[in-house]
Parts: sequence; C-alpha cells; structure tokens
Amino acid sequence: MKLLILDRDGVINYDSDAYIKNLDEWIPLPGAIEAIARLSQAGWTVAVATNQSGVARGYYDLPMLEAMHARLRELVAEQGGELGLIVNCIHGPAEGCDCRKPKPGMLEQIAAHYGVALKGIWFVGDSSGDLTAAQTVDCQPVLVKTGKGERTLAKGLPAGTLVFDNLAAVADQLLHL
Ligand SMILES: O=P(O)(O)OC[C@@H](O)[C@H]1O[C@@H](OP(=O)(O)O)[C@@H](O)[C@@H](O)[C@@H]1O
Ligand SMILES: [Mg+2]
Ligand SMILES: [Zn+2]
Repeated sequence: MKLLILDRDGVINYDSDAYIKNLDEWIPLPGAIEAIARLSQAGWTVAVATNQSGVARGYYDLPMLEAMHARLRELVAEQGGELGLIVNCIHGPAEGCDCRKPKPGMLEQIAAHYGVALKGIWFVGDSSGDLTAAQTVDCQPVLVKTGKGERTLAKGLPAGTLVFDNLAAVADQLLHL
C-alpha cells in the first residue's frame, strides 16, 4: 500500500502562531490541494496527523475543526482526488495524552486503521515534533520549508530527514516527476 502521512498546519495550509481558528483562516498553501489529488489519483493513500491544541485551549471547537477538514476534503475532491483518514490530537500539552506529537500515537492510529507497518512510511511535517514523532516509529521524517519549516531547519534536523520546498515537491518526488 502506498501510504503518505501529512501534518496539516504549515504543510497543507498556512499556519499561524495565533492558531488557525476558523474557516477564513484556513487557507491552503499553493499547490498543496493539487499535490494531494495527484497522489491520490496515482494510487496513494494520503492521511493526516495533526495537533489541534487550540480546541483544548478554547480557541475553536471540534465542530469548527471538522468544518475545516470537510473543506479540505471538498477541495481535494474538486481536483479529482480523495483524502484518507484525518487523526486529530485535540488535547493540551499538559494533559499527557498519547497522541500529541512529538509522541507517535496518531501515526500508530493511522497504521492500525490501514493495517500496515509504519517503517519507512514518509511523514511530512514542518515542526520538529513532527520529525521526532516520525523517528520514534521508524517513519521517514520529511520536512517541508513552508509553515514553520524554515525555523525547524535552522534548529537542526534528525539524521536522515528529507527536505523539500513544499508539499508539491514531495508529490513530484513520489510521482517521479
Ligand atoms: O502542524 P499541526 O500539528 O497540524 O498543527 C499545529 C497547530 O495545532 C498549532 O500548534 C501550536 O503548537 P502547540 O500545540 O501550542 O504546542 C502552534 O505551533 C500553532 O502555531 C499551530 O497553529
Ligand atoms: Mg505543522
Ligand atoms: Zn492527544
């Protein structure tokens, strides 16, 4: 099975230090929706693992988060693709859950859902927590320079991390374009 796992904020859509709190603030990055659709049409399953502590912090609620994800699915479908499972961690940092990145719980949930092993599966993120989560479960850590990616790059990367300018470039690589 060709499975790709994506972080959301800073990879699929613009991120903000003030969180992405509503549909007006949820704006796809250039080429990101098309990248997901291209991969999907080529037989890839594209899943998402996203920290959404803004729910725990009271910045937005679960229905709003789900509305953003409905919009994401709609946009991918308009490009002829289909988005796979989206897993959210809606907990705050102090709750000690098993799903908040850099813990790998969401990656493990996705693997269990599809009945696949995580070893070597690309996990594409913009933050160090994404890369740590990938490393912990032997996924291939992949950094994009969008979102917080440039800041993450400046801090130094785990050995073996692949770096791309954006999600479109990741798709081009996986599609050998
Ligand atoms: O990149 P993903 O995982 O899809 O989502 C990240 C968001 O949940 C937010 O995560 C927050 O981190 P804290 O949760 O406050 O540590 C901050 O980095 C925000 O800027 C960011 O929008
Ligand atoms: Mg992110
Ligand atoms: Zn959690």
